[in-house]
Amino acid sequence: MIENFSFSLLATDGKARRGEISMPRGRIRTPAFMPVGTGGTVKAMYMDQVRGVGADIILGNTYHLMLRPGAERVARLGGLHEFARWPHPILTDSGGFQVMSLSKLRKLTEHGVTFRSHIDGSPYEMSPERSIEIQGLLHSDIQMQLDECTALPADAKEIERAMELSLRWAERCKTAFGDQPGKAMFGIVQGGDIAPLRVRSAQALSAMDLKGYAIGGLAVGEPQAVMLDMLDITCPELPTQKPRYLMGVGTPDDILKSVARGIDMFDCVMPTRAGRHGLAYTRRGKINLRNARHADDPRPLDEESDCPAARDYSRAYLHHLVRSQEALGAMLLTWNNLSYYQKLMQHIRDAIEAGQFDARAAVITEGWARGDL
Ligand SMILES: Nc1nc(=O)c2cc3nc(NCCN4CCCCC4)[nH]c3cc2[nH]1
Repeated sequence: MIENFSFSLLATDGKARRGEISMPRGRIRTPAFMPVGTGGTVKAMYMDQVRGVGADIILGNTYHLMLRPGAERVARLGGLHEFARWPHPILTDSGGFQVMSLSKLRKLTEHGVTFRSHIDGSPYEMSPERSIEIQGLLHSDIQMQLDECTALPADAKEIERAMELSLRWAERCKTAFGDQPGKAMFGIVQGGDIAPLRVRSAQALSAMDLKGYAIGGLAVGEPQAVMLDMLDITCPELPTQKPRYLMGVGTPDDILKSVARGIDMFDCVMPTRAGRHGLAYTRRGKINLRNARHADDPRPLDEESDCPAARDYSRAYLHHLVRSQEALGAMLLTWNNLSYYQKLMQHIRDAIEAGQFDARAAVITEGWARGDL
């Protein structure tokens, strides 16, 4: 029985890291991709399938779950793992990002943020303390600090104000979280696209000796090059022996390039959302199954895959399901996409262990360039 939260670095290849997080509910192989389970479900998937494609951990959202079905209700029903029948680790986002991107009439002060639900307009308040309380009620294993993510582009003063507020909120979240050996609370580095602010945020959070560090305020519309530059600036300021989580990222190409800069954990709605919109991720790049060119194509998405959704169904059938808006279309494409993302992560982990990350990353990228054969 694993009592505490621990992170071990098993191998490195340049700045790329192969590690493992051990927690009471299980181990997380890094670099890791976390399927997004916003409302306590990974949309269009059974949790057994999510496990079956190789996910070690999923992401839940404080904002969505506090609005519906309510954090106290989930706690009364045994916590999110019991509620959603996912017994493995869960990381929850703290709600700040979702409040600012989804809710209405929000007002942000030093104390926290007040807002109205995007579902029914009812009023809520979220402070650093309440966010940690909600994540505790959900029985979350890895809890994120409440922060303020600045949308880019923004002026330097605004980015600095939000970064400094987030540091004060990190202290309050650390105090509220207290000492929970089998769980972790991660700080979130802010600072927009301004290098000195990123350094200041990372150094101040490192001094708080937290169990892990997220890099936030990115994947908010900035070019990939800007995001990658911020990783080059931020990662060296974070402790080597702690996990680094890049929030909301990303495409397969984003993930390869971010692993190469020292990132250990990822989450993104891309594979699940794309699946519901008829898009399939494959070793040969993305395929839009809505396109009429697939109407008579008897080939599966990838005959070499061990995922039934990729191996056993013709593109013609998938095209038919997508065009007919059949639920099975979203189910099969989501299954395929999550399987592809987890296989990508396994290739990445193997490549780092073999000391061949750069060479194998290049082969993967060439595969996408080769296009859909
Ligand atoms: N607490 C918190 N802080 C952040 O700075 C943050 C920054 C983030 N940046 C993203 N980007 C999501 C990009 N996503 C790409 C696929 C389509 C939908 C949007 N998600 C984020 C979540 C975040 N959560």
